[in-house]
Amino acid sequence: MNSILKSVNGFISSESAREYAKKEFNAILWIALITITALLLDKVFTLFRLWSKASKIPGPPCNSFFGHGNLGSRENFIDLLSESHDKYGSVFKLWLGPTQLLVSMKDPTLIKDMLSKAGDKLPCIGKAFRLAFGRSSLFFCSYDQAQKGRESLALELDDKMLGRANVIPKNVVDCIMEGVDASMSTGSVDCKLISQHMAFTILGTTLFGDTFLAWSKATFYEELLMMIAKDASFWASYRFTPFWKRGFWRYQSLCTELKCLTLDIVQQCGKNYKLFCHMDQNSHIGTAKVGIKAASGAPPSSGVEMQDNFFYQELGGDLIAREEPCGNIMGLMFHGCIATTSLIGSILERLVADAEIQDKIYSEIMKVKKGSVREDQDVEEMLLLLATIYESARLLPAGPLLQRCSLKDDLILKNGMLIPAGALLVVPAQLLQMDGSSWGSDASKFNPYRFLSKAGKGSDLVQDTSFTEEAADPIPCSFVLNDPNDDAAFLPFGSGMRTCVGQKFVIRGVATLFASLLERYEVRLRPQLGNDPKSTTNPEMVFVKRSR
Ligand code: HEM
Repeated sequence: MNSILKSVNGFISSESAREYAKKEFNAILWIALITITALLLDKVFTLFRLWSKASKIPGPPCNSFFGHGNLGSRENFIDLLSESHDKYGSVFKLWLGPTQLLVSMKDPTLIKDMLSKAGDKLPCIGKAFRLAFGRSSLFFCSYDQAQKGRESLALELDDKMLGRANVIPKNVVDCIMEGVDASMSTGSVDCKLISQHMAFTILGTTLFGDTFLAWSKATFYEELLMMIAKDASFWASYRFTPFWKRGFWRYQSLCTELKCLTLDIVQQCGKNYKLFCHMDQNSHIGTAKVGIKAASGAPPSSGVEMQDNFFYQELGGDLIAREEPCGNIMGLMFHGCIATTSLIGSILERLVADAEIQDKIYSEIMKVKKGSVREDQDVEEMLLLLATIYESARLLPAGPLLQRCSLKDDLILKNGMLIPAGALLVVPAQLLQMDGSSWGSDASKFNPYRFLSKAGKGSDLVQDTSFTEEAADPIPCSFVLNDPNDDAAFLPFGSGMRTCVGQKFVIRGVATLFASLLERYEVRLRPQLGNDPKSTTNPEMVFVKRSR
């Protein structure tokens, strides 16, 4: 009897337990259904909100839910932007997908306004850096996360390095010149290779000190960095990281090798801290101590200033744990080398094409040298040289497009136009810097004099013709160099919240390098290729030693 009662009770309790479980399961299903519906509704609502906000921005009609479809290759894309600007005005939109809105701008004043308000980059932009070098604070897409790293680096480059007598120490310039001599033993130099080597040496010695010059693996590091640079945007262009592709793993092993080499040079800096001190000839004590710390493993006797030192944080590996050790340094070597190579190459090409300007710059260098008691190059006085650097940067910006985004908030431009949060904002810098309405009828010509004006008359630009007979006195004292950043259409280094942190440093550094180069050599096209550098995309050059 007892056992019957027990089994009845058991049956009832298992029946109610099952009933209870069923109810629980149904409740969970309902909650899941409601959550998914809410999420979907939110997505649909966001989509409609984006469409309604974007509807006021002009642009070609879009017949597909999936956007304007295939936008073609990079060159075609720039042509497409140019044509669309002609048709729809200085701001227009394109749909890259149902939720991917691209807004292109060509009006310099609106661009300046936008660049000073939109501080973020699209997440996919930082992907190339992240895939290659791991997380790094400098190249984060969110401005809030990148801000501290930017400020720290700017302090290091602008306040400390520019404060030194030589932005690029004399021994580094001498080492580069030895490289030029060695290359010339083969008869001529390849413009791209020599520019790359110069850029690499400038950046390497800036980040790692003199140790870099004696580092046996420097050549391999340069080759590796360039191999990574060639493929970086290809692998970053995949929406989902292509773990299934063998090529991707080959690329990853190159990146790992680069990381090992970076750690190796950092250790060498530690061992050779005395050499590393060259970065500290005046007030730059922080970096020297980094070397000591890296060598001994013990924290340097620091002040508050030390804790904020960019190189200290980076080399000491004290950045937030989520970041790759040396991620910032590898990112800087990558960006700095590619952009500086392009600038040096552009200057060399302009100089071989315009022998007259080259001669005038030479006269200017000699004139400044004669009047100066300083041993180093007094590049601040070499106005034509600096103007040539700006003009070369204008004619060949490092990238054809500047990209920005405001991830959280909508953006309201000066003209009242609203750009929805998350839209990809692009500035076709190459088009803007060649635009006749900003640069005049000779916009596509090389004319460094456009950056010079008569003192006291800001708008009274110098015309090169007024100097043709005065090779001995290329730029009279009454002329001043205009600040190119005053011109909203000058964007080789970007502008506003995410402007290039290395701009001042690189201009001074490249000027120092060219002052020494042109003082010793005359740069000419290799004779058999004729006198037209446009005849080849990468001209062979000869560096002819000047007789002094
Ligand atoms: C000729 C050489 C260079 C050119 C043409 C160049 C150009 C640029 C441009 C166009 C940007 C994006 C700016 C924007 O979105 O508004 C940028 C960003 C940056 N540049 Fe350069 N750059 C050069 C060299 C350097 C060097 C030598 C350094 C440092 C050693 C450097 C550090 C940076 C950093 C850290 C950023 C990222 C800023 C950010 O995303 O917040 N650059 N550069």
